[in-house]
Amino acid sequence: MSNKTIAFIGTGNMSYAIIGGMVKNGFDANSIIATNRNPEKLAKVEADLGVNATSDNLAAVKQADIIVLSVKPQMMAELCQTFQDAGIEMSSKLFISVAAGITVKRLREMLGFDAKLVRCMPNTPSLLGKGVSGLFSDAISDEEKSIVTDMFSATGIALWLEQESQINDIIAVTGSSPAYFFLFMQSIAEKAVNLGFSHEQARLLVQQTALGAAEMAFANDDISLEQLRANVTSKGGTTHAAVEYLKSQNLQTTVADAMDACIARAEEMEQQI
Ligand SMILES: NC(=O)C1=CN([C@@H]2O[C@H](COP(=O)(O)OP(=O)(O)OC[C@H]3O[C@@H](n4cnc5c(N)ncnc54)[C@H](O)[C@@H]3O)[C@@H](O)[C@H]2O)C=CC1
Ligand SMILES: O=C(O)[C@@H]1CCC=N1
Repeated sequence: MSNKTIAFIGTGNMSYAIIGGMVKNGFDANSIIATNRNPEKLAKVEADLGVNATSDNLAAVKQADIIVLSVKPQMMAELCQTFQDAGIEMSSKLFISVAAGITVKRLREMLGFDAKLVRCMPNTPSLLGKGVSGLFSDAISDEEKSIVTDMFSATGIALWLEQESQINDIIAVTGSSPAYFFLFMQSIAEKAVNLGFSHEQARLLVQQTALGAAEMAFANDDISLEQLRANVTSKGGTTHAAVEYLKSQNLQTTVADAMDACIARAEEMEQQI
């Protein structure tokens, strides 16, 4: 592990998950600073994860070697301006932005100099070490790349991308997609309640089945997803009836269209922010 000091600026849902994954997988909590302007969130991150928590962004940035920018995209410009206004020497620091919809070029404009910068697109299962992080940089050293790889490998799979535009693609594939799975699970659970199961039972049944299906895919990664689905589907049976209905409602096209909407929104944000 690196001996760098890492500051997370704006530690909300996403950075909490990244820090949690890092700390559980061997990163020293003492080398991590988490900031938030919300005292309750700060207290939680400190109590749960044992990192140094502060509301003082500028002190954190001054102290850190690596700065993870993790406020909402719409708040990024205002945040970066405060670093500039404080006249902090930032040229030797490595910045990592997890924000959707802000390009490297725009982030450098916000920071006001030609910063060493990585764009990262993580997802919230990082907290359990089961995340995926897409990474892109146009200019960092091999040593810095290796440190960033270590950070995000501690939270799951770290995948370096060749083109910046692939960050928008991976938002659709992994950054936003936990929400698609949760929506699917929610739909099954709501119907289960409708059928007479209690809320607790419905939740338990759906999460166990989702976990089982994901673990089946992992345990049989030589078998196509289509085949795994076919293995549940008896000819003329019940699953067949359900799957044929989903297909008749264009589930696959709907999912593809949803992912296109996700990418289009990221591109639109790149124009607006
Ligand atoms: N939530 C997710 O699944 C993912 C989020 N992202 C990106 O992560 C970033 C953060 O998203 P979330 O964690 O979901 O949002 P969030 O709202 O949970 O976290 C942002 C936190 O920043 C704090 N904050 C805002 N301005 C601040 C300031 N000036 N100084 C200190 N703290 C400040 C807020 O109090 C908030 O707790 C976004 O840019 C988003 O695009 C990327 C991938 C996945
Ligand atoms: O919804 C968003 O914009 C962020 C980026 C990926 C997941 N959450």
